[in-house]
Amino acid sequence: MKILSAEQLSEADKVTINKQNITSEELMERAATLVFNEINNRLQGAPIPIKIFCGIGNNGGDGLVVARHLIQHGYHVTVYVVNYTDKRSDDFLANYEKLKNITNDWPKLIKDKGGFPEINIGDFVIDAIFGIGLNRPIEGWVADLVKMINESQAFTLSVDMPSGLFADKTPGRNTAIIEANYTLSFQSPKLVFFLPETMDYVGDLQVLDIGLDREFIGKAESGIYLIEKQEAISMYKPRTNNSHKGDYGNVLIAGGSYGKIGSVLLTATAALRTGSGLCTINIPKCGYDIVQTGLPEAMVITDNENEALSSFPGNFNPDVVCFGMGAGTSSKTMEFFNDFLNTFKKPVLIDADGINLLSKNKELLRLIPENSVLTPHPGELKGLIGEWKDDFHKIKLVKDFSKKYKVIVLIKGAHTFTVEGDNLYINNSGNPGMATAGSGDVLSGIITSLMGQNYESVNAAVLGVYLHGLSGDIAASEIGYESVLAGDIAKNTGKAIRSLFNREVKELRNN
Ligand SMILES: NC(=O)C1=CN([C@@H]2O[C@H](COP(=O)(O)OP(=O)(O)OC[C@H]3O[C@@H](n4cnc5c(N)ncnc54)[C@H](OP(=O)(O)O)[C@@H]3O)[C@@H](O)[C@H]2O)[C@@H](O)CC1
Ligand SMILES: [K+]
Repeated sequence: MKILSAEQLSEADKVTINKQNITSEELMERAATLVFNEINNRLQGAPIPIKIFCGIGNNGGDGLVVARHLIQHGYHVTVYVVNYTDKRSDDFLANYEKLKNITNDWPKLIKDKGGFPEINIGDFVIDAIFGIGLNRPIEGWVADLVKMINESQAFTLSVDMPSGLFADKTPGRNTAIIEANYTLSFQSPKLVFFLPETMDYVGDLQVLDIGLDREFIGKAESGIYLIEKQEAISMYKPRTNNSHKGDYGNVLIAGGSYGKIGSVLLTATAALRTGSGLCTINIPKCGYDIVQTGLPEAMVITDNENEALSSFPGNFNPDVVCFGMGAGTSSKTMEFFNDFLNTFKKPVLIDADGINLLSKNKELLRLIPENSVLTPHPGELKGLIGEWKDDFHKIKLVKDFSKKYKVIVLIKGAHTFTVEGDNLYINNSGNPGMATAGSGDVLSGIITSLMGQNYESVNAAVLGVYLHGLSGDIAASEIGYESVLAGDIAKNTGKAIRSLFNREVKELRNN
């Protein structure tokens, strides 16, 4: 799904009104009625106190429409107009009149702290104070009201966006922002919903298709995409019956050092579980027995050194090489890396200590083959691009880096971003159980495997991150967040792929 900016959404609003020959009030009615439907489906007529806080712009107008429908359906509703100015929007005013016509219980105007109502933990709060029109931080008594709503701990549902969040930039420190439990957002999720600094304000997210003009959305240049099941399916390449292991890639996984051989095993397991035809592991001698015992399906090339890699096996020509996990950053391994980058010219995947070695010797960056994938965790990323001021600055630095070296870079997090030049792919699978040792090693194996199976590097990264998250979701649903081991994520990649097509084991047997 494409993620649009606030500016694009406002433009889409205008185009839609024009092309569908409707009024903006009708579009508001359509959008807010969908919000009402969602609430009604969940509350099923429950007689709980509903307190709706409406701003005076169109977000507030949405709140008034929702209020009207809830009242007409017999809910216990109190409407508050957060009257921070008298510059009310036309559609707000139209809906204000409509609301007055159906109830004697007119909206209560809040003009200062004296007008704050009591909010109890059992109330259901609807936040329709600000949406995409917010253009400066919330201040004064409105900020106090936002804090009071947050402190009440009442279940809070935000319309379009939690009030106080900007769609396309970082809020300042300590600004007032609604901490929503649930956000019903119109047409397109907003970029800030997925960033580490702002995602917690959103709660559970649902995007409502309010029927904005498809052609406009299709053509809008956003460069930001949310990756979900549909996108994963469109990237997946099915196997053909008439194929053999040579068709699915020969991958080389190089890494490991004394005490960290397990990392390579995890990566190689993930690569094979994601479908690699052949997998060779390049490790220092000390890992030989461990790897051959742990993963008999893989072949092994040992280094001359016992405890760390020191020279790249140049007489071997795999389809793709993945380097770095558990490798350490000794001078011997730096020699290996140098040797490797001077020898191997197809796209590679560089992870963990491979990234650390790049940070130690930035001259090597120029040697990385075009379309390679770099998978740093946040600490490793800092080594590559330096400190960032906020999430948007981080994205800019990574885009610049990606363009300069023509590589694909991951920004790992609860929503991992894959950055290719100016394009951002935001992953929407995965769960907190995946914050566990070795999880990144598994991800590298999955992506490397897809690269070896002839996926374009960017697709390998985007689909790989998605499948990694989905495998983690399957593992967590079976054994719980706390118990997920990296190996469980690797083990479930097959189920993850199968689940894209909703296939159960039985169905597969019949195919
Ligand atoms: N896109 C679509 O297709 C559809 C969009 N719809 C809805 O419209 C919403 C956007 O509505 P909107 O543009 O009226 O903006 P909104 O967020 O209500 O507030 C703007 C007002 O706040 C003011 N203001 C700003 N910052 C402030 C501050 N810190 N402190 C105080 N004031 C501040 C600003 O005035 P200013 O003072 O800057 O002149 C302005 O008066 C959108 O989120 C969605 O809910 C749907 O109805 C239908 C389809
Ligand atoms: K809102």
